Amino acid sequence: MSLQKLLSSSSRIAIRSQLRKPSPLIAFSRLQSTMAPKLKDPSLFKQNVCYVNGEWVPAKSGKTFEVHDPATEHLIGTCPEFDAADTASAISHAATAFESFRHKTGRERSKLLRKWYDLVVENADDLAALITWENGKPTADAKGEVTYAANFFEWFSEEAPRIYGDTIPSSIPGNRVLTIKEPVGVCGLITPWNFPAAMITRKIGPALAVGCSVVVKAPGETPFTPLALAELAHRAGIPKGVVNVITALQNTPEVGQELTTNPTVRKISFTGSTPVGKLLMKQCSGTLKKLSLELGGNAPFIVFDDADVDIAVAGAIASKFRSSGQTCVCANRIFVQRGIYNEFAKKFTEKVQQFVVGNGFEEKTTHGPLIHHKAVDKVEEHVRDAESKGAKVVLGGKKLPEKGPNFFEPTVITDMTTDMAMAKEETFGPVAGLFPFDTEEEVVRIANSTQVGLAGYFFSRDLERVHRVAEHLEVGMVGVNTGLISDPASPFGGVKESGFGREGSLYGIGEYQVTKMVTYGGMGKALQSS
Ligand SMILES: NC(=O)c1ccc[n+]([C@@H]2O[C@H](COP(=O)([O-])OP(=O)(O)OC[C@H]3O[C@@H](n4cnc5c(N)ncnc54)[C@H](O)[C@@H]3O)[C@@H](O)[C@H]2O)c1
Ligand SMILES: O=CCCC(=O)O
Repeated sequence: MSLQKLLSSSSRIAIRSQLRKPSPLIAFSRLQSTMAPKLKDPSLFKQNVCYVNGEWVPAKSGKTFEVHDPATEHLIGTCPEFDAADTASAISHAATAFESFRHKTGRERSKLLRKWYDLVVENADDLAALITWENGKPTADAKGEVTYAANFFEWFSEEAPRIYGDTIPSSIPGNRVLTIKEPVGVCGLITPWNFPAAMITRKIGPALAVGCSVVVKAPGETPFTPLALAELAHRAGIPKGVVNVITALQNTPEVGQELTTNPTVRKISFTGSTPVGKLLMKQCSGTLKKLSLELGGNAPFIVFDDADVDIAVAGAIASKFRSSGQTCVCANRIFVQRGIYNEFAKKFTEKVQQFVVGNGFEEKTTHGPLIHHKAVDKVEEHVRDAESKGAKVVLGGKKLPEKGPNFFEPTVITDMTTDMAMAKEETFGPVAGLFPFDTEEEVVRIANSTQVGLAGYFFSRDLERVHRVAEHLEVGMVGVNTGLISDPASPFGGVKESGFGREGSLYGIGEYQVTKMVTYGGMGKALQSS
């Protein structure tokens, strides 16, 4: 069957996602303009095809799934519903490509990544438009994400030529020991929808820098940005089969099963929720793959009496409401010491009142919709739970159906207590709960009383306290007097059930390497006199 025919038949059997199934409010939203962005380069918008072995291919079954704009629930387009066999084929092409790509020099790989970086920067407006369209975040945030995403390519293009082994003094006379850092092999990369570009480039950058090939399973909610990145990889001249981007929605578990059990895949790097991370780890055990897991958090954000309250308020706003609260490092529990609690709550609420909620394409919008109605329902449940246990909703607290089906008011709640759902799990939405506390010992104990440990933040001007608290927080990343910690130069990752492995920075490189030790015997003899 010709590709053309396959594509048209595939659209007929499109599978609608349960999660993104339009809510009853769709009737309302259809009255709105579609707000489909006009791309400068429309060929970046790839429908019904995935990128495998340097070619654009549909699912062999011809099945597709629909992707909807979270702001309006209008249809954006359709994508291939890859299955296990399609995935196995992508893995096999990645394995073939690996055999030659691994032998390129670091400098050659660096130039390829740099070229890809340049193309991402050149096409930043279109990539940002795709992000806003399928994820909902405002244009300014989407542009910020594109810069962040591109910077991982830049950072790792600079690391690629500087991959060194060690020379090690042996304990055995006459032996000489060295190590070679080798690429681990074919990598399966699985990422979520909240950063459709950056979560992927943060993994592909180091993988390619060291000489691995990859099969990326793009998130079903936001596949078009990853597919546009694949088109730019093609234009950058990344050799065929080195980068493969595949899509699935209903078939996600079977694609995940194939990636985690196929013996050719030597590494899985996953960003997403803790329950899915645990499942993938179990599935990987059969073939003992190298693993990086970047999982959920429940970030404490602590403001001590000795902090600069205005700086702490600005930090809390930036941390809590980034991407409408849908960031793994978002402040989830805001603890404020009793002496400044009222002042902080007042100033914080005043700032939140200034937010403009709306479609991400509208210029004035500061905060967009949530990703889907399940996310909105969870946020509402957390607010109602807090209210029912005695907390006070001082701002917001309700869905915003007049804006669209997936909007929720930016919300501030005071008098939070640790028995509330928001204290125990990620809300992943625009709701800030303020917990009062009395002592440093008490707040650090409560902050640590969770099974996850991704990011933690605190504000204080006492140098001794700064060191003490940073050392006692059980998290992988600490922000002191700042609410924004993400940077390609910094190691990103968690402890406890937030996972393991580090992304970005020099440490990100090691996640995609294996260390080979070589011992030379019979060395170290005296110089020959003849
Ligand atoms: N630590 C980090 O760096 C980080 C970054 C972003 C998001 N997150 C976390 O991600 C979560 C939000 O994303 P989500 O709700 O989409 O998470 P999720 O775990 O449901 O999904 C993440 C990705 O995994 C895929 N997936 C789901 N089930 C799978 C399976 N059985 N096999 C293979 N792939 C599967 C999804 O399609 C998606 O692409 C939050 O918990 C957030 O904290 C963590
Ligand atoms: O959502 C988690 C990742 C966001 C970030 O890298 O700052």
